Amino acid sequence: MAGENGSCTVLLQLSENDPFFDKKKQILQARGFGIREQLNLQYSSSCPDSVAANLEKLLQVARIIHLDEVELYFNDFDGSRPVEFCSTRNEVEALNSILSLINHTSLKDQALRDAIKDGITRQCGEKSLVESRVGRNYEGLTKEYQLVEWGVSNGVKTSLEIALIEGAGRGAIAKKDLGIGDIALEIPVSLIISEELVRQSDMFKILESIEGISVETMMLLWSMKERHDCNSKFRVYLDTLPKEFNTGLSFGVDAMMALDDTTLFEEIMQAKEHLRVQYEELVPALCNNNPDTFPSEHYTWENFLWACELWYSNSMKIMFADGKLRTCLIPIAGFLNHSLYPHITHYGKVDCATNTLKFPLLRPCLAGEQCCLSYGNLSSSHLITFYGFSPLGDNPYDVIPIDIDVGEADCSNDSPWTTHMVRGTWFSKNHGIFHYGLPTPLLDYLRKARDHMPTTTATTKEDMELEIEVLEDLISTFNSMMDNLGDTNSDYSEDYGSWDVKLSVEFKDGQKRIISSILSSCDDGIKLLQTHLQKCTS
Ligand SMILES: C[S@@+](CC[C@H](N)C(=O)[O-])C[C@H]1O[C@@H](n2cnc3c(N)ncnc32)[C@H](O)[C@@H]1O
Repeated sequence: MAGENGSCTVLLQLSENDPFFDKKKQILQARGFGIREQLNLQYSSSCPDSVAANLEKLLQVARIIHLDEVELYFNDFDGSRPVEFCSTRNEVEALNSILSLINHTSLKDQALRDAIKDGITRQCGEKSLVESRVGRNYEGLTKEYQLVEWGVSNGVKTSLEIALIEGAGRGAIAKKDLGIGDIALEIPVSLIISEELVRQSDMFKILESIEGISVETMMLLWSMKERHDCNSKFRVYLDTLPKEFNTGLSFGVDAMMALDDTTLFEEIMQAKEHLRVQYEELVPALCNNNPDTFPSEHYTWENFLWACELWYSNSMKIMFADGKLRTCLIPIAGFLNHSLYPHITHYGKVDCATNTLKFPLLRPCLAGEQCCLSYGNLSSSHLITFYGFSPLGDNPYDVIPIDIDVGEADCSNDSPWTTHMVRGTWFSKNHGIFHYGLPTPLLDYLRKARDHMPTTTATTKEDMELEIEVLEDLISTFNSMMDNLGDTNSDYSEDYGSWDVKLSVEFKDGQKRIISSILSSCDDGIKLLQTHLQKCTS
């Protein structure tokens, strides 16, 4: 909305559908903001102070609105202190949301826009280096080029080209410098593989009569047959799909043994068991009763697993013009790899005006740089199980869920957290007394179990002694977790050549690194408390 003297108002709003609505509302209110915050922006006329003031005001609210579960759990938002930088993801999302709001106003404040864009570029500048190890090789990508040509002749617009990326198979790199807001890729809805195709196929009549079958399972069964159909409309796309996917669901015995006593072992076992049961209950009977539509040679367990891996690792959830969310395969977009510092995160909604799916950039991507998506805020264990890789860099979503037994004690408190978790304490900014780099909801839960809630202002001798007990309990829990993970992975060193054992060993090393950071933080915390205790007593 435009105002006098080039000023304007923008509206920042916390959605009522936000899964953390109450928590975020509380954080906003503690800082004097409402869930609908209308902010008046003065035209800054390039005055740096005024630009910074406008931006800070907007960022305060936008950061809170864009917090995710892990950020809410691991950051302290106590008191009325302004919310500072929480994570690169949060900062880039917040800045982009502000830019998009301002772009919808008539505010002619280029200085403010430039400051936002600079902020985004600064956030991601050093992070891009993590990705810069990518090697490029343009040979042997004939099928991929044919797919892009087919796409372009059917309405795809792209500023990306397909290349081989070291350690990640194929990926997409920018053909030219792309800026914030540029559309890297645009795919017409007619090229998206969605449930419409199974509905139009002859197998639909049979499948819809099966009680409780989901459209996702129907799509999976459709893709198992379509893969072998020479006349498929999507032949050029199907020809680019790997023969093997190499996700956690295909881990061999050695890799599973290397994972013993990790959460990933459980995750893979459960996922595979679930799929096996689903296959046995559904597929053999389907083939026996309808051999023409479901030829048994296409519907083996191996082919079923291949289709599951295809859909888990390559599908995207898309909101169509009718407002329905559908799980889809998207030719060409399926070449985009995942990054912890993605260029693209908002790609899930069909643009009704063009009937296309657009992939706009949140941050710049220079010519020749790999352009990455976010597959979601996923832990390495999820990424290994369903995608078959562990991302480069420190993953803030690598959390270890913990189930701490505090006996009979009543730990119910006002905390919105019913489950607890830890992650590498190197992510924490607060290693001081009462924090120790550990998550406050977990510490509070353990304190509550001891009927102890210290305040940061009163640090009595009893407070300190109970804090030491809490940290000692954590040390005992994490020491046994560390012991269970074993000493060394040298047993597997000869097997490092195999992709799955390598992933297992890397995962286990990552878990040990997290646990060891927690143990050191607890040790440091105890030392800190003992020093304070000595001061108290003397
Ligand atoms: C949607 S596909 C992306 C294209 C894929 N690289 C290919 O060659 O077909 C997802 C798969 O790409 C690989 N991938 C994606 N992001 C990756 C990353 N950051 N590091 C390593 N592999 C990655 C994994 O194999 C994953 O299952």
